[in-house]
Amino acid sequence: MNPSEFINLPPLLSARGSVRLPGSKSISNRVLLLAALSGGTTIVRDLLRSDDTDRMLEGLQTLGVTVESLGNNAYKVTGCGGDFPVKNAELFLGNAGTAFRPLTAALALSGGSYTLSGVARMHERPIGDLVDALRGLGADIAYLANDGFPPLQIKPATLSGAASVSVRGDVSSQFLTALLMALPLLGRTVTVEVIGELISKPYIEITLAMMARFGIVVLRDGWKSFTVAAGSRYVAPGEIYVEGDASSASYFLAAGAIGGGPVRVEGVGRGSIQGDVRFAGELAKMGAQIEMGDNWIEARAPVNGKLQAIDLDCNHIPDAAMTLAVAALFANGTTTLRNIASWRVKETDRIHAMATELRKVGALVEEGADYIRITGLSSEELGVSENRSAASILNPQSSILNPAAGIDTYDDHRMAMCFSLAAFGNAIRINDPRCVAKTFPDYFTEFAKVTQSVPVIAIDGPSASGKGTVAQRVANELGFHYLDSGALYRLLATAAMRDGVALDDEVALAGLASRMDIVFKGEQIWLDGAPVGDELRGEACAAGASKVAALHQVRAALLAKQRDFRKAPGLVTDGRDMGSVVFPDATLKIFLTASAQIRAERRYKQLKEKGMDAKIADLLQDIRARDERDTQRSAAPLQQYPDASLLDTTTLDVDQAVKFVLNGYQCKAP
Ligand SMILES: Nc1ncnc2c1ncn2[C@@H]1O[C@H](COP(=O)(O)OP(=O)(O)O)[C@@H](O)[C@H]1O
Ligand SMILES: Nc1ccn([C@H]2C[C@H](O)[C@@H](COP(=O)(O)OP(=O)(O)O)O2)c(=O)n1
Repeated sequence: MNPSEFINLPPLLSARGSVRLPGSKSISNRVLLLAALSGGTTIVRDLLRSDDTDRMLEGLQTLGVTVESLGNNAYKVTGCGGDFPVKNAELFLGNAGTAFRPLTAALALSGGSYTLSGVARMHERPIGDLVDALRGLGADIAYLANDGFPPLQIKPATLSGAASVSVRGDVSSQFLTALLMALPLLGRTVTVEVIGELISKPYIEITLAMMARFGIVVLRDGWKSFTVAAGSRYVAPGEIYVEGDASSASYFLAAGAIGGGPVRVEGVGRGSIQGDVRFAGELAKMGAQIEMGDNWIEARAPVNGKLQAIDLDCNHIPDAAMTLAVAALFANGTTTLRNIASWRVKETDRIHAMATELRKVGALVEEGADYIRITGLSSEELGVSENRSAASILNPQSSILNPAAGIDTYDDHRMAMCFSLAAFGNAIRINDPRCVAKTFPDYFTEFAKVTQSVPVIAIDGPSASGKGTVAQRVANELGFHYLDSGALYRLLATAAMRDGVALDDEVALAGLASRMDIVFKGEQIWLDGAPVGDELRGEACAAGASKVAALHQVRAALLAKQRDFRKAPGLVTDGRDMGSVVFPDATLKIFLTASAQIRAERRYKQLKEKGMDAKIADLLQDIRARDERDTQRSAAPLQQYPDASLLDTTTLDVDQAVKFVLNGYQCKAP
């Protein structure tokens, strides 16, 4: 993992489309182990390829199980009937709980010498209750570091004849899963008694369903006790399909609910054995419109467009509940998610991580031992003004306003995937996005396919070509926001002259650029609390702007300020590098130009109309000098990029130019 990496997500406007889900992690790792414990061969189709399943595959191969890739996520596993060929091995299982716990149980009952270890976080995740239960069956397991935690040493043991064994159910349901899957190796009747309330029950349902597919029926007394009868043997089912991952579905369904939809996920549906499909029902309680088929689920925004807060016991959807926490940002009112103590012993302490990062985007969050309470960012409730997000009002230290920070993901795939949804509020940076490889390596690519970012029309070109005039008219026609990026450089030049900062003092100018408080109110611009007059449009100011604009640090300091203008429903912006540097993903890029002579004439007319003094010859000279400086500088030079459409207005009037841009946008609009 490389925490210095990040992904910048643009602000999102809507979500629409469909996604084929990767295979379920829980099912994939169970199927692999059960296929290995069976006699005969199993063809596993639609297996998830991810860090966690790779750890299980490597583990099984180390133990001598033959696993053959058939391509297209299909594998042929030749089982060993519970007797692993390799009797001495060291297994490294990363942070894969779904590999670590079940392999611990299976190996403890299989008569070999093994060490099992993982990443540092795996060594902080409790396993004592499982080890105690296995010791109750006579297994020889030692802790190699701290009592109750991996790494573990397993030795061959004389197993006891105990008819029953107890295991705690209130820390992790994986302990019970691991025991149940290993018990058939004993070949005699054993009952597991569950102590304490069993959490995450749906995962036990998956375990029982998978064991049934491999020929073992577990007798049960509700959620209290489970019996594996003597003579139970795993039998390879021949061929088995892994369902899509229902937890992964939650991000796309939430995107549909927040971003309008419909968003359809394919690979899970009414027929699913995964508890997390019930996430869809909980999203419906927040107002989302849900439709379901046997193998698909579709989500749309509520009829009135606005999600409502809920108060929910999340025991049945522990993983997908994290998605509700981020969806709560966009709901009216305060959402409470209860009975989530297990979050604290997952990939990270998820309650704490979730609270910390939700606060960064401006939410009000209360965190308890086993609950989290989130108040959303509804802009209506907060009376948020056009160019200030709810996040910036609630928390001026928001990382979103500070591009050097961003959302931390704690090496937790679900944190990274959940927080992609926060981009429906604002542009967002997600640190270490590759942690999604644990369960969904292509997550961000798939997410981008079904989400549409806030559109940007970027108009770049030389001075007095008519960019500002055309951009404002287009913005009015479309009801979009407008950013005159040149004004920021002009404002910086004004502030520098006001404060006596030299126009080539890069460091001081960059500092000034970050401190400037700029407010656009219609035609009027305010700088540090005072209105700026016509001097901003004068050629002296423009020449100063052109000088400061050549400085790399100045441009970097103004980057985030410009990107902050990208707000729903869209932005039209003009300048020199709008389509190349500031909004490289702009929906439409225009390079607007005209001959230097015509531009000088236009500028002359414009200044005269403002009652300002000017001479065409001087203006032409200025324009040529500025063209030279803007095109020759090393920092974001003015040039027509290959993906920009050329609009030469030398012989066009304003209406014709506006029409050209609007037509171009109609062709490209999402
Ligand atoms: N075809 C045209 N397109 C845009 N502006 C034009 C056109 N013809 C004349 N103009 C005028 O040119 C002047 C300069 O335009 P402006 O938008 O300030 O340019 P820029 O932002 O590129 O410096 C404005 O007064 C505008 O009305
Ligand atoms: N995105 C931008 C916008 C303007 N600049 C620079 C280039 C210009 O010389 C100055 C002033 O820009 P502005 O667009 O206001 O100037 P014109 O109206 O085109 O004359 O700032 C830039 O470098 N990058």
